Amino acid sequence: VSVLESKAVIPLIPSSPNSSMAPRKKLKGLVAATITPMTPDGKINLPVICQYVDYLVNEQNVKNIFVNGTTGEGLSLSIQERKQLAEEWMCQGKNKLDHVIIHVGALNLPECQELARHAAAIGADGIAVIAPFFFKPTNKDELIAFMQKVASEAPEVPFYYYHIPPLTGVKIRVEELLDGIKAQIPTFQGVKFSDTDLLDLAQCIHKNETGEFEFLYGVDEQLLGALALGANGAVGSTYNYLGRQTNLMLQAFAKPDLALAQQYQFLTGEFLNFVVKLGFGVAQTKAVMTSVSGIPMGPPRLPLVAASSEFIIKAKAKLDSIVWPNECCHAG
Ligand SMILES: CC(=O)N[C@H](C=O)[C@@H](O)[C@H](O)[C@H](O)CO
Ligand SMILES: CC(=O)C(=O)O
Repeated sequence: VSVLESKAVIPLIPSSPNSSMAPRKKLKGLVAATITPMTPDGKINLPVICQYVDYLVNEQNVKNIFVNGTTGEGLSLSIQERKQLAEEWMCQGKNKLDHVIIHVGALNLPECQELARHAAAIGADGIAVIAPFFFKPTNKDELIAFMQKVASEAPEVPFYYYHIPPLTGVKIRVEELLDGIKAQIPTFQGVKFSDTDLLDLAQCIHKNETGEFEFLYGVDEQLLGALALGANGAVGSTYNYLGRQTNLMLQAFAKPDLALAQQYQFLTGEFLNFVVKLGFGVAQTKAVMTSVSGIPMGPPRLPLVAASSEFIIKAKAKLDSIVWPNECCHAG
């Protein structure tokens, strides 16, 4: 676990790209924001996670996960449930997954810290924190101070800020937040950027000349736009069931075959555009994943309510109707 042995000296050397830190394995490719499987009576369903890992790796070619985030209903789970889930994902993902990032954000600092210590103890490859969203930080200093208190509980674990202003209401621009952040949070590794403000994203990447930070984009329907600006990767809910196609988009972009990459983005977008009009959230993601993978994700937890059967039928039909590039010959 401890590839970052020399970490303790880093606080004194702000933003030193060539620090004595041992090279850490680089996060590559898509990151699935995991769903939390639940039983029909609303308890977390741990035994399903084993087949879920195999499905992501073998069927979707996705080897990184982001646990207990938005899609995982992390903020609707008890601390004990979050720990059990983190442990199960780490355990089942062993030797199969490349990166397991655990979201440890909560409304109160002691719980975030407890979860950060727990994530470190079980060997997580990264931790992430959303901005607290009841009493909100009003400026970058307050937000950094909060995150610093969490990150320092896991001093060897790469730390990501999870920027999701549509849900937290915390709109502090990331480009501003980055200034000097490494001096205060030595483990700062990057941002899971779940906002449509591509100007802010672009300025983050522009400032990240040395490439010391990673920017993982989190609005799946416009990932290609973020890639064009230099995003390093993506974290999202749709990579649970559209991971294979999105991987092909990444490949086409890297080639570069922009026209092919656009085709993939247009088609994943056609599906999302369709379901967004029907009402699309985590409850619907659970239902879509259940119908695509055959793995029972179960109902969401209140205040979310299960998707209607009408939604499930329509969403499935839409997905089945999409003809992906180079897949035409398999039809029928
Ligand atoms: C609000 C939300 O859940 N955002 C997810 C990640 O940040 C995305 O993966 C979306 O689910 C996806 O872009 C579909 O809208
Ligand atoms: C979508 C995402 O990244 C999350 O569920 O946290």
